[in-house]
Amino acid sequence: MAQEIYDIAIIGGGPVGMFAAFYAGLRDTKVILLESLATLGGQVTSLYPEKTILDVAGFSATKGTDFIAALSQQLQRFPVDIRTQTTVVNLEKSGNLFTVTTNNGTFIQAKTVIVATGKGAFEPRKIQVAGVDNLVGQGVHYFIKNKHDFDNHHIAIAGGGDSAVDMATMLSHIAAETTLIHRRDNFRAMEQSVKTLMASKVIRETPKKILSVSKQPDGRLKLRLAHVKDNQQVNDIIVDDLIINYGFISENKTIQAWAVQPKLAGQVFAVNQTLETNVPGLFVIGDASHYIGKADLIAIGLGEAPSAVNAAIRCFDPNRGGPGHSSSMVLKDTIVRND
Ligand SMILES: Cc1cc2nc3c(=O)[nH]c(=O)nc-3n(C[C@H](O)[C@H](O)[C@H](O)COP(=O)(O)OP(=O)(O)OC[C@H]3O[C@@H](n4cnc5c(N)ncnc54)[C@H](O)[C@@H]3O)c2cc1C
Repeated sequence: MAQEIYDIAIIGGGPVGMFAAFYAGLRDTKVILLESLATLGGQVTSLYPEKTILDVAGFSATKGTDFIAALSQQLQRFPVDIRTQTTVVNLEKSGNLFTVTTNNGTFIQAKTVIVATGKGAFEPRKIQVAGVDNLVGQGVHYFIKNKHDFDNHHIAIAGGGDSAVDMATMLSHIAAETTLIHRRDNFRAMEQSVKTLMASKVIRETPKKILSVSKQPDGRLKLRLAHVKDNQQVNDIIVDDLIINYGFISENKTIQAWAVQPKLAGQVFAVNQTLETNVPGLFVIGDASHYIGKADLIAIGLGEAPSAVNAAIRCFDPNRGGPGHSSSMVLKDTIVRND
């Protein structure tokens, strides 16, 4: 039996890849979505499911998990072939056809490919304080899966970026006491988030660093803090939990091993106005792409998705025309495959 050929293969099932797959379905293409992890949602699902997202159009405020649930529901509408736990280990091009090789040993053929792999595999930036990693899971955390694990706890959050600031404000409503430890007086977060923090009951320990973390006989944690410029000025705080929020580091080793290597811009792929790389038919959207003025935001990636899908369609079906508006497109029954 001849192998089926997809119109579009989308690699990466973060929010941007998910929306691209939906839109490709809306445009009645034969589309497959490939995701390494067991669940869709990318950074939102893996790194900040409990965070309140404020900057996606149409949602005045939405929790990470709720936003991904809404995208999943939207994605169910059209027959998209979804494969989770499927890492793309190689991408080759021969003539006008791409071959995608997965870690499961399958080969998928597609006329066009949209890469939405974000910044690749990611992990939290570790705190450089001796012994702390031995306490992970025993009061020290790099992730929050459920904010109610911290109900009525005394917690400290280390960090000063958007995520640390938002997390401190969010947890201050349910924790007994919340302390934010940052090595500068200024926070690197959205202006409104900083204003909210300043008006909240979060205790700020700045400009301070953590010298040591030790377990107390009662199981709580003693944090020794020092003024950044003067290690002599120290004070101790006792907390139930320490949440480290120093950002994330990512690596793209899998993608760097692909046979097809589009032009890079730093660690991500350079694209033109239609999100196409220097390899015809290969598009990159979301955090994985770069052009002048690019910002790594969900809203930006969601906007790029239809542009890339429409440009991809022009590659394999130049006479089709469009796009129309969704209200003028014919909606079909839903078929979803998830294996
Ligand atoms: C803590 C934090 C808070 C943030 N808060 C906000 C916010 O409030 N608002 C906002 O707009 N943005 C926020 N961002 C940024 C936002 O999360 C990203 O811009 C967004 O996730 C990018 O989506 P994406 O789909 O391009 O990539 P990702 O979300 O990174 O998804 C990429 C997906 O591709 C998969 N993948 C990678 N390589 C392969 C492969 N070889 N084969 C198959 N699958 C692969 C990954 O497993 C992943 O699921 C935040 C980021 C962080 C870290």
